[in-house]
Formats: sequence, C-alpha cells, structure tokens
Amino acid sequence: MPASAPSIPVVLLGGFLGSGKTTLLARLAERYRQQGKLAAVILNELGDVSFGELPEADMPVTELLSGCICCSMKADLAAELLQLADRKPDVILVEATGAANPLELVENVMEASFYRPLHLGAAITVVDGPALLKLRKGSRKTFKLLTDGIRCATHLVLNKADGLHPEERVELEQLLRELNGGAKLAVAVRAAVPDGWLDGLDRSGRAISGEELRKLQQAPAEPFGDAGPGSAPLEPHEHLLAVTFRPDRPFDSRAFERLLRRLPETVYRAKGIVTFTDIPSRYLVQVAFREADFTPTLSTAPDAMVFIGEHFSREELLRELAGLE
Ligand SMILES: Nc1nc2c(ncn2[C@@H]2O[C@H](COP(=O)(O)OP(=O)(O)OP(=O)(O)O)[C@@H](O)[C@H]2O)c(=O)[nH]1
Repeated sequence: MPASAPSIPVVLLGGFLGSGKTTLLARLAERYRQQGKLAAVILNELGDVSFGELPEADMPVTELLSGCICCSMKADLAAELLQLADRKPDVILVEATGAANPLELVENVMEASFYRPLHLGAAITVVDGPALLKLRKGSRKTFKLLTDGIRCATHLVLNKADGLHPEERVELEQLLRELNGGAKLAVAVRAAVPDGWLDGLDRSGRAISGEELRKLQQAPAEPFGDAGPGSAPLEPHEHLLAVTFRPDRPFDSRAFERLLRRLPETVYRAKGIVTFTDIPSRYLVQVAFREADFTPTLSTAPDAMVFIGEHFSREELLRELAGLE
C-alpha cells in the first residue's frame, strides 16, 4: 500500500433491532449524494432475505445475508471492505444487523484496516428510546447488547423521540451520557439528526483506538436497570432467533394485522413484503416493538416475512402464519 494513499473512512451503523439504522443510512447516503461524494454501502441482515428498504441510488450496495458480520460473517465483511476499498469510494457505510455485537464489529473493521487504506471514521449507535425503556426491565442478554452498543459509539442517536414523554427523554439522555459521555449525542425523530452532528462524521480524527477498545471490553456493569451486573465477558447473540416465512398465496390483511398484534412481546422485529387478498397494492411491512408500518411497494421481490426476537416458538409462529393462507 503506498504511504500516500488516502484512507477511506468506514462509518459503522449499529443499534438494536428496528432502532432506525436503515432510516439513518438513507439520510447519510442522500447527504453524500448531495455533496457529490461516492458512498459505498454494506448491508447485513440476520435473515436470509432483504426487502430493498433503501431508496434507489447510484451507489454500490452489497448485501450480506443469513448471518452477522460481527461473528459468522466476519470474513465476508473483511472481503467486502477490501474489495470496496479498491473502488476508492469517499466513504463506506456499514449497516450491521440489530443483533450484532458492537465491540466485535469495531474490531473487525480495525482488522481490515491492516490490509487497505481505510479506517474507522465513526461508530454510530442508533438507540430506540421507547424500546430501551422496555428492554431495561427485560432480558439481561439483550439489555447488555444494547448497552455495549451505546458504550462503544463515537456518535449516538436517541431515536424515536416522538414516542417519549419529556421526562423519559431527559432520563434516557442522562443514561446515555452516563454510559458514554464522550459520544456526540443527537435526539431525533426518524433519524433526522441535525446538520452539525453530521459534520466531520467521516473525518479520521475521532475514531476508537485499540486502547479505547480494550477499555470498553473491560467496562464495568450497567449503572441501572433490572438487568443485573454486566461485567461478564462478551456473550454472543445466539439467544436471538430469526424466522423466515414465505407465503404461497396472498392472505387477508385484517387477519394478518390481528396476528401481528398477538405476537409475543419478545418478537422485537418483523419485516417483509406481503400481498393481500383484500387490498390491491403489495406492502412493505415493518414492525418494531409492536409498532407496525405498512407502506405500498413496487418491489418485485417475492413475498416473505422475517421475525426476530427471543423466547418464542418458531413452530408455533409458522403454524399461525400458515393458518393465514
Ligand atoms: N415512530 C417512529 N418510528 C420510526 C422512527 N425511526 C424509524 N422508525 C420506524 O421504525 C421501523 C424500523 O426502522 P429501520 O430504519 O428499518 O430500523 P433498523 O434499525 O434498520 O431495523 P433492522 O435493521 O431491521 O434491525 C420502521 O418502520 C421505521 O419507519 C422514529 O423516530 N419514530
């Protein structure tokens, strides 16, 4: 590698399932487009299908499906980063799965930087405010995944502020500052972060150093919550389950909505494309913590839904879904 080769910033977008990573990614991609910069994108999904949630844009987009770039697809991430670096984009945006172990991710990007002129420009963690309030009383492993993500960020977005009471917002801002006082914090609705927050996002100045990373890995327990002490060594996220359903035929929209409302609370995320018998358009369906969004779509991808969560029965869910048809 020539010593003078300009280093390409890698911007990591992490955050728990459904927190708003893709929403932020679309905003960042649009910002770079307006600036006449080439952004390359790596999208990672735990499930084996993707639903084209990014708006059409003239940029290289690579999808890594059926695994997580923090662990099982670590080598795929490295290979993609190296290949993309050879195309010399101005920035590489990497959207992780909502289940990724953030510290592993940071480490994996840093490893790739040994082989090509690239560096970790920023590690953004998007936090779903209302979900964080729920999850701190829930599963310990999931809460730890969330707080690890908050701790290792250079930039934090407290998203879905539209679902927070003012006092909850203050409480969460305080929690985020306690967990990571050094990160640049933005409070946002639909990941609409202020311009100032984005300035210098891809600069090489503030990135996590190896020493900081080691400190994070030894970080002490969470300051509050029912999750209990969190100083145990990093755990994988195998407790999270992803189930894909591919319907053979369209079904009734009302029965589907009823099914979504009946899902266990621990099915944190569901998304997909479906065709209904009683409505003409096909729909992109997004469910995050029981908040459902239906958007008409012109996608030609086949119908499929992915459900991600913990402590739920794959068989029971698939049986209920099959009952819709
Ligand atoms: N109410 C509300 N909904 C939001 C906000 N930001 C995003 N959403 C919705 O939350 C859902 C998930 O948003 P995404 O951007 O797809 O989240 P994600 O983190 O990329 O999701 P995964 O990668 O699947 O984990 C979508 O239905 C969004 O429209 C927000 O600030 N407020």
